[in-house]
Order: sequence, then structure tokens, then C-alpha cells
Amino acid sequence: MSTDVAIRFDAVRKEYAGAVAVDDLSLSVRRGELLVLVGPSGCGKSTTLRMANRLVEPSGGRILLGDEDVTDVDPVALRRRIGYVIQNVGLFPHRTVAQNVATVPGLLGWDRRRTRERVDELLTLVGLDPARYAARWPHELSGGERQRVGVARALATDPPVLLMDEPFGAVDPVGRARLQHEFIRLQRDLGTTVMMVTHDIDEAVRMADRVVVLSRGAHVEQLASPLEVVARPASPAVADLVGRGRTARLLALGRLERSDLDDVADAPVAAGAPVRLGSELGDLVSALTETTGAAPDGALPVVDDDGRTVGRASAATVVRALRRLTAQDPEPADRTA
Ligand SMILES: Nc1ncnc2c1ncn2[C@@H]1O[C@H](COP(=O)(O)OP(=O)(O)OP(=O)(O)O)[C@@H](O)[C@H]1O
Repeated sequence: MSTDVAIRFDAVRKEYAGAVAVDDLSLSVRRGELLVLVGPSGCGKSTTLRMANRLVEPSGGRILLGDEDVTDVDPVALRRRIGYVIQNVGLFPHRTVAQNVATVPGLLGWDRRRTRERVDELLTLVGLDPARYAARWPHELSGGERQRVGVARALATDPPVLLMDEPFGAVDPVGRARLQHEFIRLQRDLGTTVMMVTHDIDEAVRMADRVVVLSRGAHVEQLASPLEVVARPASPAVADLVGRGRTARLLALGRLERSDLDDVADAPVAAGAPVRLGSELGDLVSALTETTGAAPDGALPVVDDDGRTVGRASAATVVRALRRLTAQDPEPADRTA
């Protein structure tokens, strides 16, 4: 198998008492990527995830972790190698934060000093000061703090693969956005391969390197970059999922390109601060809204990385960019999946 692939599902099937939950799923998770599974309730997301660490046994097909068939690995040993984070975390209530994080190192027989150093390091990594938090009990933490401890516990032995099932589901929207952001930074720094399940399409497109949209039976409707999924849904089911709020998502995901710009020679530009080529479209909309200047259409100058003016951006620019992103026949370079 390619060394770029961390986990491969090969014609995987799962039946529960004759009812098919996962039907012939083939899917590769690339090494170091954050792959997010999204889809309606009951479509087989959790079952898919739980087959990777053998909390659920497949009825057919193969799941490869690197070069190993997971069914050849002892399930307990497997779960020590794959981190797992679930909603509401499942911290042990009668163990302190430090003891919770030290669970797998304890099972692996690490000595006390190594374990303590690792616990301190991990708590710091997830933004919890060990001096303040190590000795606390789970009930003395907020939901967001518990979630951080759950992530620290899952990362304790630096597993190459992390499975996350609705990991931020129990956290309020503000705390959730912050945790998502911090988690992505952590995941990039550590190079961990992450397979994550969510109901929330916004969470999926905000966090994922690639999004997998599933329908009933874990049927893959689309596997592509967040922008691709939002801009060019591959099926009516995907269109349904991204339909509401699609323009807002496109503004957050899309970037300003040279072909979107108005020509500088055509008209004057407003005196506002220039916008950079490659800016988020949402930031351009904010800049256009906040500028009142000389140009009748409120256009702003656009500069490249060297500070050279390369065009002007107006409301028409935004519309042009949105049309470019959603065009059904994109340039090949636009395709990232
Ligand atoms: N242990 C089980 N026994 C019998 N049926 C099950 C079991 N676990 C899941 N199922 C069924 O398998 C299907 C897929 O369930 P799964 O939990 O994987 O879906 P999901 O996409 O994660 O759903 P949700 O988003 O609601 O958590 C559902 O129809 C569910 O009822």
C-alpha cells in the first residue's frame, strides 16, 4: 500500500442482525490529514469509525492500518495504538485529570517520571496549566475543559492515528469554535492522522482537509476538499446538506483570485487600505462594507504579495468570485480531491 495512506477501508460491510449499516465502503485516509465524515443521523458514520479500532467488527471487507489488517491485531493492543475521543469524553470520574491523561501510559508500564512529564506536556499543549488542572476531578471542569482533557488523554502516547466521534458536540458554540481552531493547530504540529465524525457541516468544512459526505449505508456521496463540496455538490444529497448558508460558507472558504478583479484602468478606487490577492472573500466583503471612499462603486485596490496594485475589487468582484467557485466546469487546478 502507498505510504501516503494511513487507513484504508476496502469493500467494508457491517450488518447488525441482518440490517445493513455499512454497505461496501471503500475509502482511504491519507497520512497526516484530517478527514471528516459527515451525513445524516443513522447513515453509518460511527459504525465506520468504530470498525477502525475494532470496537465494532466488520461483517466483510478489510481495514488496513498502514500495511496491517486490523483484524490481525489484538483489539486491546490496537486501541492503545489508536487514540479515540468521543462526545462527553468519558473521563473516569474518580480519577484526577492527571490520572485520566496517564491512562494508556499506565497500561503500557511507563515509569512515574516519564508519565508525569508527558502529562504536564500534554496538558500544556491543550491549553490547561498543569499546576492548576492536574489534581482536579472531572466534575470540577467545564465542558470545554473536559473535552481538552479527553484530547490530551487520546494523544498521551502520541498515536499516529486519532479517531474522533462528535468530539466537540458537548461544547457551546463559542468554546467549540475555539477548540476546533486549537485542535487543528495541534493536529498539524503533531502530524496526526485524524478521522472525525460530525453531524455539523460547518464543523466539517471548517476543520477538514477533506470531507466525506455519506448517505444511508455509509454510501460515499462525495469525497473532496471543503471548498469543492460546498461549491460543487456532487449529488442532490450533498446539495441538501450544504444548501442552507451555502453562500456564507463560500465566502469563508473562497479566496480572491486575479481573474475576479476589475481592471484598475477602468475606474478610480476608494482610498481604503488595499486588499491582498488571495484574501478570504468574507474579509473582502467586510473591507468593502467598511470603506466609504472616492470610487462611486466603493471599489478597493488589490495588491499582490509584492505590494503591486494588480486590480480593483468591488461588489461585482465578489459576485464574479462566487460564480467562478460554483461553475460546474472548473479549471483542473481547482480540483484538490
Ligand atoms: N449495536 C447496534 N445494533 C444494531 N443496530 C445498530 C447498532 N449500532 C448502530 N446500529 C444501526 O446502524 C445504523 C448506523 O448507525 P451509526 O451509529 O453508525 O450511524 P451514525 O451515522 O453515526 O448516526 P448518528 O449521527 O445518529 O450518531 C443505524 O441504523 C443504527 O440504528
